[in-house]
Amino acid sequence: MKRLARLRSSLPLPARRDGNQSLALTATLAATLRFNASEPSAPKRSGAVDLDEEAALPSSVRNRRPPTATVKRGLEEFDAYYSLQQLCPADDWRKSVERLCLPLPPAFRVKPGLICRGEGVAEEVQALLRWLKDWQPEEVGWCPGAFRLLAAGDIGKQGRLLDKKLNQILVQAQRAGLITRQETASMLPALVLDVHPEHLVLDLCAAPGSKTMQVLEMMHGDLGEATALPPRGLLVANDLKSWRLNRLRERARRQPAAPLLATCADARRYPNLFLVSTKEGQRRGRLRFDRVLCDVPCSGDGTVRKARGLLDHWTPRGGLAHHGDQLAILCRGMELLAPGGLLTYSTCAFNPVECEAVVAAGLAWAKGSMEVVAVDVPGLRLQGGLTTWRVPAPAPSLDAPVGGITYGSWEDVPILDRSSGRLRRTMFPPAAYTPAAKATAEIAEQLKRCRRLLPVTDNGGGFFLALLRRLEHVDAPLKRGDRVRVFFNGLEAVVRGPGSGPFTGLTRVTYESDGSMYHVASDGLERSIAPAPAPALASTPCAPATEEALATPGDTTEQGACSGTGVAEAAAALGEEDAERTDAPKRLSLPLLPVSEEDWQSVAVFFGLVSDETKAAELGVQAFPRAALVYGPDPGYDGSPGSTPDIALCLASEALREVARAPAPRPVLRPVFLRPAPQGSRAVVFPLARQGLDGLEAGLGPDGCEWRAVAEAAPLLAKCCTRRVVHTSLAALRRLVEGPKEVEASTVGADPSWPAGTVVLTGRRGGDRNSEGPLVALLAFLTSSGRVRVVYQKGLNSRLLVTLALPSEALAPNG
Ligand SMILES: C[S@@+](CC[C@H](N)C(=O)[O-])C[C@H]1O[C@@H](n2cnc3c(N)ncnc32)[C@H](O)[C@@H]1O
Repeated sequence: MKRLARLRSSLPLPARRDGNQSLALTATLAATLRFNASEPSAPKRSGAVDLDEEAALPSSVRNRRPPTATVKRGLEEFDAYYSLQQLCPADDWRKSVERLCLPLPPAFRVKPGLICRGEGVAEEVQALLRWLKDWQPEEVGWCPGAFRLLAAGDIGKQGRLLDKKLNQILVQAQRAGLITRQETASMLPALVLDVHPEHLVLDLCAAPGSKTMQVLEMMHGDLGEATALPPRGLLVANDLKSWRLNRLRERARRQPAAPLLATCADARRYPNLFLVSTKEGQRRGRLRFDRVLCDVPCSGDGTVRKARGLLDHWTPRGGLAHHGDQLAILCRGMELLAPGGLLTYSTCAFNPVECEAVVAAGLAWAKGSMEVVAVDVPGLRLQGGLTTWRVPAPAPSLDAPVGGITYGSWEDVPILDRSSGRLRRTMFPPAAYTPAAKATAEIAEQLKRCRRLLPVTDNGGGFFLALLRRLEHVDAPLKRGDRVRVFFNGLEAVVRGPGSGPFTGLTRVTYESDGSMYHVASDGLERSIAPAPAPALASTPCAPATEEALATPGDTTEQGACSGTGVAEAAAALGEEDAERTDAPKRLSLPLLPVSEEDWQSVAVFFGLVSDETKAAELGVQAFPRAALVYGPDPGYDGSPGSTPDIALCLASEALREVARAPAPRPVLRPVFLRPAPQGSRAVVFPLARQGLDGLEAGLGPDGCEWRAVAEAAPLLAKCCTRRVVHTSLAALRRLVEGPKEVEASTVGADPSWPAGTVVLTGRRGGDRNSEGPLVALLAFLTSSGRVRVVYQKGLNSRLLVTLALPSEALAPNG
């Protein structure tokens, strides 16, 4: 210790914002001791070798590491390492650590349609909050419609609530579509992205889908409840892991999802998506997104309140392994962003190596084409980003102080650690890879605009967020595959790579017109952001968008049939090839096929749907978005051998209908109507919703129409149908869901003389069909003997749905 004290007085240690942090100081000094020893002028530390010497050593010696049995882990290590990083004033950090040891209060957002502007939340939500009062619900001031439960008790190892009753209420309320459970910190990225219904949005690491669902709600916005129209934009939810993506798809079934497309690909090299359109003047070619979310995989030490036990094994080195992937994902996200577009980079980790270091390296890579936007969330105190930080040594050491050995710059790293392959220059503050002092200072300035959320300020978890904007007129360096315009002749070309040999310093391009190749000076090229001409697409939209599209890594999608109409043609066009592939039914046919006139007439006549707005207004209903109706896949169909998929008609947004190619697209669309496939038929290739249709599967007779409406479509049909809608009171609906399974049609006001088949039952508070109260809509089946039976959504307690919508005096918790 004496030696440390002497060194302390002689070394230029970084100025600390706090006074006394002995653990951190110990670590700093010990680290300084170590890297000083590696400086060229200093005598070589015992065991330290230079690169040449090291290469000569046998690999058994080169790779030797101290035994891990003695490695320090846990809270003390965590506290010391982050005290050293000075993420915030010492007092805030101390309080944050205290909070991190407490269980995380569960939080949820209520559906946007249930937040009444200026009047708090709708009555259903007030009823839910009264049910939850024992668990002390508290409004999260900075996020509209968000609540957390302060007295929810402890959390199990898997992050599950141990209070079973509370768990059950939250699960049911979520299934009923009233709320979405989400950690408060995780609500930040979507909140600051300012998503609009017409935006093209890409969520690169989306599963299990908390932020995707939030964005989806924002895209549907008020539209979702107030009108039947789906939003125009596109939301691509991607994840590397197919099983995690399934959880996202399951969640998406609880809400309108017209713009949602799930894809399964590596975000580090996410392939270009292509749009196709047969109509003149519409978007075509390679797709750039208005909004991109990079919620990257990380060490996750900001979630220790939920992931109980994570701290027991915590070491400072947890973040090192993620840095490379995080940077690659951020760079790909920036490439896919349209000029003027916004991107969020977020982690639920505290470690600067996974946070500021990645943003700094991303900014350097983008060469001035991106800027960090300072985020201000009214009502929430966020910590500014760091400009300097320390990087942990890649391997544990027996003599390391608490908090581990850390380095402040690349120069400080001993050769042995440099050659370990686990440290990269980009993990360090930007001076390690941008020697120009001006560039370093500019990046540091931008890093201050990053934001860190600490448990002390929000009673949630730890979170890091950077909001980046792609500058309108500045572009990243040209790369292979980029489209460019050649200045001197104005022709479009594609970049093939840097020139070599006598052409070193030039850029090799291929002209689109004739495929000829030339070398051009880089300053004679302009990045082409105009949509790519796609002559082949206009005439035969099912052809590959470009040669490049075919070569896209990871893209194994078959081209769907685009000509012809109707299910049979589509089935025939998809043909033998799909039938031979075992996973074929899980794939989505792109572009999605519009519903044929014959099938549209079939549902329109039976339910009295009109697509013309004027006519609909005359009839007092909303126009049905017929143009958005496509043959879609079944999110629940598992493609098991021997089972025959059914056919579904689903709503798809305009932009989703234009997507021509995507990597391994998964079905997410929610069916509105379905038609069971004839048993034993091979003609039908479109899978369809089987789950969620308990009532239908229970053996109800066929509709007068060959298509059946699905239970989840009840709210949409209630707005658009001119036939087969019964307006009744909430009390009558409640009697129906609580009472006997079947009742006389007249008891709910249905006409028993109607042909058998689906009817839509609606109720508003007070029983007045024109009142302003929220509408509850349920699907029921009218039998030929004049009785009515409710068709339930799978997993949804309709009783809860109706009960929540009832006036407060009628409410009684029933678990
Ligand atoms: C922090 S989680 C995302 C959480 C999600 N955004 C949410 O809000 O529910 C990170 C996700 O990245 C995925 N992932 C990991 N490596 C990936 C890669 N190379 N490409 C795409 N996704 C990846 C993981 O499977 C994981 O689901």
